[in-house]
Amino acid sequence: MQASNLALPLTQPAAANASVSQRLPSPHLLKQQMPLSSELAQQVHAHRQAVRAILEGRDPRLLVIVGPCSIHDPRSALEYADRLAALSREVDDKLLLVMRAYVEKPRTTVGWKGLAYDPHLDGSDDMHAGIALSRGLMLGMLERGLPIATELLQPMAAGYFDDLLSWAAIGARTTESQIHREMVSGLELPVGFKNGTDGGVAIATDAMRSAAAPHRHFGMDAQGYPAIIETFGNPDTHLVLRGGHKGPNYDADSIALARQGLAKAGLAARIMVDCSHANSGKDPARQPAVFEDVLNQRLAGDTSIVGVMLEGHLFDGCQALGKGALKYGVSITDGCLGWDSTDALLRRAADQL
Ligand SMILES: O=C[C@H](O)[C@H](O)COP(=O)(O)O
Ligand SMILES: C=C(OP(=O)(O)O)C(=O)O
Repeated sequence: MQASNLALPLTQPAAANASVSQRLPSPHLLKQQMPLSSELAQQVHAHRQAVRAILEGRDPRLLVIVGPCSIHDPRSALEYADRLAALSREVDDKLLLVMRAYVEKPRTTVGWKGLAYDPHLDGSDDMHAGIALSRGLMLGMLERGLPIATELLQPMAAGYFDDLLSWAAIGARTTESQIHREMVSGLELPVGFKNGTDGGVAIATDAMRSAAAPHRHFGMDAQGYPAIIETFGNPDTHLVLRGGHKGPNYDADSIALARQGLAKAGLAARIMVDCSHANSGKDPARQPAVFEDVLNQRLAGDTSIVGVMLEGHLFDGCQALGKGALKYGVSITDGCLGWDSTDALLRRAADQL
């Protein structure tokens, strides 16, 4: 590269089709500005340990990852958190409820990419505000006593939130990515790998084996500098069945097949079923039937089923973004199960377990 190119200002495109950039705070700086108190850090530690105990079969409770497909409105997200925290206090002898605090959305092609990317919901992509708003909301959920979960999509963004999470997902579209597997290898929290969008489990079992191993990879350190990151392997991973292009994979035969895949890969039989996505055909009204089927398998003695995932919001369904005023408490990504149905479903499950 010539010296004249090196001197270009950061926001200046080098050519008509080149990209422009804007600096963001380093993860360390954002964490300093929006710190996790030592009390809440202890809470997160205890919740991570509780998730690990469920994965290892030392805690007989069912792990339930539940909440909005995506968070777009701080007020409705915190109202959801209030309700979930109150329910959790009533059912926590049977269920460990973890709130979905999803602020990054993977898209099949294009679409709104989540609160961390576009917090003003207008395509302005104010990620600076997005990461701060997301972290602030996550802290608010922790203050309500809830463990939280998210999908870690952009490895460079993970450092803004990783201290707050008790569980993370690697999504169906990124489970095959070496970059995500390397990132998980360095995370000190339990992580679920979704099966690939084809519905097969081999990509996820490869991912778990890769993430369990140590790696050295290109990355960004906490101060925001390019760095060689050395990781030590994450033993706390598991499979998440979410269905695929050919249909659902939550039935007993599919789960037996998944168990075989895990055994063949030398991995522990730890399975979570995502009742949404291809397991519900993206019809949120089908989530309770999927949940109940999976619960019955567990009640019939299938201890490999350690958890379930539900996409729920305050109200049923979803709405399109950019088509006028938004309805309060309704998802702007995938359709969700409303609170009343979610509450009833989880209470029934707690009674049955
Ligand atoms: O969970 C959310 C969606 O299923 C995922 O982000 C893909 O969405 P899309 O197919 O609408 O882009
Ligand atoms: C995007 C999600 O899931 P998947 O990766 O299974 O599509 C999600 O859980 O929000």
